[in-house]
Amino acid sequence: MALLIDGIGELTTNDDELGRVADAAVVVEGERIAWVGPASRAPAADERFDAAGRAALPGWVDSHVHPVFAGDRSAEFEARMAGQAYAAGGIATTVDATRAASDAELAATLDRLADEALAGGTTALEAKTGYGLTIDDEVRSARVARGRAEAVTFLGAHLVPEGWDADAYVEHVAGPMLDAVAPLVDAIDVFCERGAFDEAQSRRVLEAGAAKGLALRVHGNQLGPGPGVRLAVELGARSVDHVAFLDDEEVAALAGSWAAGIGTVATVLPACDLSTRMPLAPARRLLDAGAVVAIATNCNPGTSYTTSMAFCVATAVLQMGLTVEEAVRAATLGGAIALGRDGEDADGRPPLGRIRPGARADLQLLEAPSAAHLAYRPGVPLVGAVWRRGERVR
Ligand SMILES: N=CN[C@@H](CCC(=O)O)C(=O)O
Ligand SMILES: [Zn+2]
Repeated sequence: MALLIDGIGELTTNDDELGRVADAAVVVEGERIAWVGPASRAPAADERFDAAGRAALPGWVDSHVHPVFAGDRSAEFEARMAGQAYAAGGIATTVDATRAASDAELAATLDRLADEALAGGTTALEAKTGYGLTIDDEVRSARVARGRAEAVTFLGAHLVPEGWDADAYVEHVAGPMLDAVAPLVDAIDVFCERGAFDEAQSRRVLEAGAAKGLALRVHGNQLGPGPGVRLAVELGARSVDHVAFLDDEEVAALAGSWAAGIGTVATVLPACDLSTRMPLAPARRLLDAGAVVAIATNCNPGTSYTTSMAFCVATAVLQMGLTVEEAVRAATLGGAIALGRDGEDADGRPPLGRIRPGARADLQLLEAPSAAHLAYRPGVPLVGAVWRRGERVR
């Protein structure tokens, strides 16, 4: 069964050869894109959807999400907006609530957030553990995440839980906790920051994860300068996320990491920067230097309680100095690269983040003639239709 979507006024493909196509059409067969080009040359199909001049682009790939949690931290947010600084310790509030919640409650929250994200055009979502911080609670967080997320990341090293010595906890995370969680996850992450884990502790956790064959991610340089970016590049992490405080050498190291092929994506989290009243990450500087940038929501109850990639894209354009095309690319293909899903993977899963033959048929149609409206009309819900794996889901 082939579906022809034609009458697309402006199609963003993220494909270097196809580029942006005006008056475009896309043919979808099963879960993949079968054909892309000018509508006038589109092949026949079994079904037809008329986009009526609207803009289409790949579904958002949200590569940094903490959706497995319980509880609410709106009081902490309100206090912050009244002048209190954000501190890593707030994570403990969510850890208590998460441990007390049932698996069904955690799954219901994840479903609610993933549905909300999908309605906003997000067709692939990463999910981190990290609010359990015991072997049992991290294992069940990973199980819940697997039910819904595209990729699952183990974040046992999110915070040293109460009652633990920091180094002893690091050994626990890198040892028995990792042994239990590794079969359920794709990647390992660490919060490398003052108040969380230092360089040596972060290195220990990441090297243990790498030895299990997991991809590496780092929360780095969020609240101030620190070793996170350097460590991520040195260890060949897929991404280092937050990157708000960067010196020129760190920017150059991120850009240089791509010289040998696969490098470390700099993932910026604009909604988090705003929600914590921190400086916006220097996405413009990163792109100018030649780094690969992703934009993600960092949806979590502490620092960034939004699933809206459109909000993040609008902020990246209006306040971080990206062009619309750069921001859209970072929020789609950038996320796919950060997840290691920009090409066909070892399990034969189709690539994400591009609209071209062979890619997974994840598309969003805007109630607007061009993607520029994402920033031109900030805050307006523009998503008119969404296809995921070739299926209309909105
Ligand atoms: N920075 C560390 N972890 C989360 C915050 C989690 C929380 O405050 O609950 C983040 O990415 O911002
Ligand atoms: Zn995070």
